[in-house]
Amino acid sequence: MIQQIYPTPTHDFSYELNKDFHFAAAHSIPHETAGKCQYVHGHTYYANVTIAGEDLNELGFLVNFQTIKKLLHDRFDHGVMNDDEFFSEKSNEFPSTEVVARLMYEIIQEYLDTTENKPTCLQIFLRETPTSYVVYRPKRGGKA
Ligand SMILES: Nc1nc2c(c(=O)[nH]1)N=C([C@H](O)[C@H](O)COP(=O)(O)OP(=O)(O)OP(=O)(O)O)CN2
Ligand SMILES: [Zn+2]
Repeated sequence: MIQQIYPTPTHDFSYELNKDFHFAAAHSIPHETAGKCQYVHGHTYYANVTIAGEDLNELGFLVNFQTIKKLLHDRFDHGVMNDDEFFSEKSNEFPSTEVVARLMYEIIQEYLDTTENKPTCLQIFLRETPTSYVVYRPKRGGKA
């Protein structure tokens, strides 16, 4: 939810940036034990992406806020999660909030790795309903 207080990852980086955005998408969890979630239904997802680093780029940005939104919003908004290339190619992965949060991290970090100042995505907060959300934090292998 935009303007809510998010859980904070601990880190020692000098800069931390957060980007909020929301998108509408449909999904299903196509497994017989998923109850009503096995049927296609929709959500307005609220996401918060946390990125940190030591170095800024030539614009004085850790990363452009607009790029973060574009990479994720353009991919998922008004789509069916199950039809996304990631889920189409992997029959053993379903678009749960947990897996979508991890996928969002992977999309963002892949982009950040191409930038000159190479910031790090520390956390994805993904709210699926007013009462349900997931926080994904990648393992950082002991880095700051
Ligand atoms: N660990 C997870 N559990 C569930 C997921 C999920 O992604 N990860 N997803 C669902 C459903 O997709 C559903 O959309 C959300 O479930 P729920 O929180 O039960 O939604 P409600 O609005 O019905 O919640 P109430 O608090 O009971 O109103 C289910 N589980
Ligand atoms: Zn759902």
